[in-house]
Amino acid sequence: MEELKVFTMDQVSSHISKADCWFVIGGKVYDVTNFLEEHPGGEEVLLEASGGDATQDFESVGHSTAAQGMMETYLVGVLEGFKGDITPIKKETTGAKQEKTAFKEIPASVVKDNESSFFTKLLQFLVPLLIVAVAFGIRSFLKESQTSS
Ligand code: HEM
Repeated sequence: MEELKVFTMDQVSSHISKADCWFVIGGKVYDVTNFLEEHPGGEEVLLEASGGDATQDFESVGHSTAAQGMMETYLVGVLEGFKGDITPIKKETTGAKQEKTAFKEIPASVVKDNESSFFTKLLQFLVPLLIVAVAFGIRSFLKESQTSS
């Protein structure tokens, strides 16, 4: 991965045009010039946020994980003094993959669940029958012992 450059807020604040649009989100610097026309939320909002810290605006929209994944394409650097992880988005992607793997495993457990629920149902049917049979057995035994005495 290409090494990220370190910028000052002053440097970011000079990229505020349609031909050169930057902003900061979470301490990271994004050059979204080529994304302006593609942005589903419109280019106006991005231009308004350009040159500054757009973290709150970005978060208040509640961007999807897909949107967060797209951000990496436009990442050009970090703000001076940034101490965070520079690849949190990558980690999230890995997390999503793990979730998918876990999801793939679900059918096996569903099959297992189905098997156990079959036995549960069989038991639910057999146990009352057994109780009734035992009750009848005791009843007829008692009747017999009454008639014989
Ligand atoms: C690199 C940064 C950004 C990327 C990659 C991005 C990407 C996207 C994407 C993919 C969507 C579609 C909805 C979704 O999937 O969440 C979206 C919607 C939107 N974005 Fe962004 N966005 C970025 C930055 C911003 C910023 C800084 C603002 C505000 C200043 C903003 C405001 C909006 C708005 C208002 C919508 C429309 C939401 C709606 O219609 O419900 N975005 N963005």
